[in-house]
Amino acid sequence: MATYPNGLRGRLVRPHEEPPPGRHLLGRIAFLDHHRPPAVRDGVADMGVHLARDERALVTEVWETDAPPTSGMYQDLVYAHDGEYLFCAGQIPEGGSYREPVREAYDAAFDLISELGYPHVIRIWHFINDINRANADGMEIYRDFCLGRAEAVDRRLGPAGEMPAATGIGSLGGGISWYLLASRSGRIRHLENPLQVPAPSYPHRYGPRPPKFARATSLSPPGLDGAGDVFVAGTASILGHETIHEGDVAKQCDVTLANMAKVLSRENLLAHGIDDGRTLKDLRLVKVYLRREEDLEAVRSACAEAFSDTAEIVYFTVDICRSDLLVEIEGIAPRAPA
Ligand SMILES: C=C(O[C@@H]1C=C(C(=O)O)C=C[C@H]1O)C(=O)O
Repeated sequence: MATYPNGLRGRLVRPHEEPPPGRHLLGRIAFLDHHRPPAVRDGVADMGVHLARDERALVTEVWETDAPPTSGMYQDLVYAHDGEYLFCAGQIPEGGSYREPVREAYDAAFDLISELGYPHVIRIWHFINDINRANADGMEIYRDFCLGRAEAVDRRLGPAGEMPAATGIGSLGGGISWYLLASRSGRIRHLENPLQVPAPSYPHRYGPRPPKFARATSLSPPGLDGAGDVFVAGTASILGHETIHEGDVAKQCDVTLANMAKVLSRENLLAHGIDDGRTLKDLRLVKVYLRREEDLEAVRSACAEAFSDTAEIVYFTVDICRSDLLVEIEGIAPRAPA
């Protein structure tokens, strides 16, 4: 039995793979060639995200913990919690405008988090169909989404409210699918990247309200001064607030990897008061998103060189939040086992 419940771990598995003995499934996200609404399935909080173009790309992300979870539905959200961690997932149906439904979905999640008592949000993922297309009012869907999210966050946390590492990426259908992880007692610290303007401070040219997320979030057990598990947000070829190397996927990849390395670096962790440091070789559960299928080999070879041989890496061909971005990467650098 683990003494501190830092037994949260994400893994990529084949569909229907069971957790190892003594471990329990807190949540399951299946990346499919269609979407599947959030529900409790076979006792597990489950959702399917339309991210795979064909059967070869099917993969399932599971979140396992040490304690048996309780699962259920709250409004349209499916959730499960084990006393230390909460997993929650929802889908917003396709529609002409997302501002209001995103606000409502975030409201429901904030309510659930406070009712169940998991105040520290660790990580959020959003998969947004037609992310670069215009909504019914002519606003880009990503901007429309950011507007609803910013309003919900302002209302709950105030304008300076801090949000965790996130991903806001395209999908192939199903409106907006999203999920989050939160903790009860773990220590959460949100990290920025000195090479990038914090996303909540992006200028107005990127939309009426900025994206609210941190570049990374660290989760440590109480009493541990080090970084714990570091969840790195979806990262792209952005320096300052500007996209760099438009049209050149190899160079975009380099800048993306350099951004991730910078966030994880000892220098950056120390600047955030954390006596620790990580490198790209520590990253696990790496998800790579590329806009154009034809860039796969170039991106794959850059990633093979940058990441550890033992890292799980998956590739999805989807649109990215800015139409000039060709690649985006995220990952998790877990703390060394005690
Ligand atoms: C790539 C960027 O943003 C993307 C959008 C996010 C969001 O809106 O939640 C989070 C990370 C990335 O997936 C960026 O702005 O650097």
